[in-house]
Amino acid sequence: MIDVKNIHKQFDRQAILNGVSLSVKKGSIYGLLGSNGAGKTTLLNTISGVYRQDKGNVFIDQQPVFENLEIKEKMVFIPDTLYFFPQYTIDQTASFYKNMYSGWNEERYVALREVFGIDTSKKIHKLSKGMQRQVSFWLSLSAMPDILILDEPFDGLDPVMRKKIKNLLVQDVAEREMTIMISSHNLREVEDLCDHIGILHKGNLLLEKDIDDLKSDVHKVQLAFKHDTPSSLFSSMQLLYKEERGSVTLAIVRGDYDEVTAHFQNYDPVIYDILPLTLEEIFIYEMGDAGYAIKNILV
Ligand SMILES: Nc1ncnc2c1ncn2[C@@H]1O[C@H](COP(=O)(O)OP(=O)(O)OP(=O)(O)O)[C@@H](O)[C@H]1O
Repeated sequence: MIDVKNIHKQFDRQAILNGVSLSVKKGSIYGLLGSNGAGKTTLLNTISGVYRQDKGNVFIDQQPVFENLEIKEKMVFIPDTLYFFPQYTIDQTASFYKNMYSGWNEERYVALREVFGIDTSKKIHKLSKGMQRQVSFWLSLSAMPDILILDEPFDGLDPVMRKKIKNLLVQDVAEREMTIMISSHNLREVEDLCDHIGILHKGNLLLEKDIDDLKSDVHKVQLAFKHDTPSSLFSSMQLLYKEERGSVTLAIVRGDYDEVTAHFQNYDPVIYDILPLTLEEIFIYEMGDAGYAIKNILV
């Protein structure tokens, strides 16, 4: 659905994006992670056709995005800094959206009043920052976009509202295969939502992964033996990390769950546990040296 091919973008002769390529499948939720200044906003602006790339291509449904009205009608971008027309009420802004987006669903707009509970005759610029964010989701979801691009979308929302909005997003993905791209500098904030994660660092995509694959492929094991730890214990394993805690060895290995278990059981350990790994740990250990670079992004 979204195909980004070798995008380059400069500002003031400084390279901000250095050949970024990624793809997002229809009906999936892609989390774009990166520290401050990594280029996330620039990339999202380019994907949504606000910026024109210097080099490379952005395709949505095989069509170039820039100045493509047909595509833009199917896509909503909620930027990190919101903009609303001064003096407009929620209802007046909804009328504007209605004219802009052919998929506008009035019933949904009315139904979502229950969720957000904000008086629609209120002028948006007089609402609190968090309430303005709620309005941006309210209007965007009522426009029934095929693609929703979200730049740091949960800033300023309280935990209850975050949860409600995440539920609405997941519902749209499940029911009508909406595709979402969401940027954040905090993995924990988006890990329950995304099925794919990409990490952007200094204008380069360091890695792109399917979350289920990641979780099923990397394991933290705790082992102890009656006598010395066998020297060949990890020789045929993809070992990502190892630590000795007294007589207990803690290791992070990559491989199929059953094969990993069978391998270690062969050595007849007195203690053998497979412990849950957080996504954050997986990223750090998977990335090896680059893990240090992304550590700050993830915490
Ligand atoms: N319009 C612009 N003109 C000049 N430089 C810009 C412009 N927009 C972004 N930049 C520069 O591009 C770099 C990347 O900025 P960008 O906003 O894309 O990063 P980000 O990953 O979204 O960061 P943050 O998490 O802080 O929002 C920064 O160095 C920024 O100063």
